[in-house]
Amino acid sequence: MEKINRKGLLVIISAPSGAGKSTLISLLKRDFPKFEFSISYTTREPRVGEIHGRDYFFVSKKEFIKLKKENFFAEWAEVHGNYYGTPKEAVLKALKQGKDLLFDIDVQGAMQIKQNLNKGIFIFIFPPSLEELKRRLEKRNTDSPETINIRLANAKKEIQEANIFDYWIINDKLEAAYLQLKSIIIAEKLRPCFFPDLPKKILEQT
Ligand SMILES: Nc1nc2c(ncn2[C@@H]2O[C@H](COP(=O)(O)OP(=O)(O)O)[C@@H](O)[C@H]2O)c(=O)[nH]1
Ligand SMILES: Nc1ncnc2c1ncn2[C@@H]1O[C@H](COP(=O)(O)OP(=O)(O)O)[C@@H](O)[C@H]1O
Repeated sequence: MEKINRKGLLVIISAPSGAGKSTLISLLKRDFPKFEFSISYTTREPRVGEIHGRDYFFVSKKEFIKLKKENFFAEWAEVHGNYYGTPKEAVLKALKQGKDLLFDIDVQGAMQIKQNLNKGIFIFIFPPSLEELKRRLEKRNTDSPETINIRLANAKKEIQEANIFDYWIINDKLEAAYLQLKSIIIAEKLRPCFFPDLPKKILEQT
């Protein structure tokens, strides 16, 4: 059958810091290699092992504010004391090419995408408890105790914003959480709106 015209899926994943977004997204990238991942700009310092242009575009606060003034971002927010933003160009390009695009952004950013683009599927990942969240942040050992406290305080606020999301997953046992996430993606990709000319193609098929 000749190529079927399809639209791109925007998948927005948010969660409190330490809940397991990056872990779950790395599994999605493994199983859905055609997914594009929206690489954000941030003023946060790189963590050990993070690569500029792969994990984030790491920029100065001055550079970030300049980009913001140039209307460079599809959305941006101050999160845990650093700036983060999604480059508009990448979103428009993926939408135009019918590519699936994955976002790892905070609840403020998710709200902006929902309002500005009025499309996308919004998935919120809960930790099983704040106690477990603290344990995971400490075990991950990527942030100072002060930063962990800031992130834990923000987690309470972020959890209260979860109502704007379409799907909720509790990341307790990783395998179970990932199975739920994968099932959501597969089901959403089967929605008719992503294959508008399928009926015509089937009827033309000899
Ligand atoms: N609004 C917005 N939030 C972002 C963006 N990129 C990352 N974030 C969020 O910023 C928060 C902190 O991310 P990070 O510093 O990588 O820490 P992590 O949550 O522990 O992985 C997380 O909630 C991310 O989802 C972005 O482009 N826009
Ligand atoms: N279901 C889980 N059970 C136990 N530990 C987990 C689980 N999911 C993630 N982790 C661990 O918790 C820490 C935070 O996960 P991470 O994916 O970095 O979270 P986020 O990207 O939301 O900040 C990491 O050390 C990760 O290995």
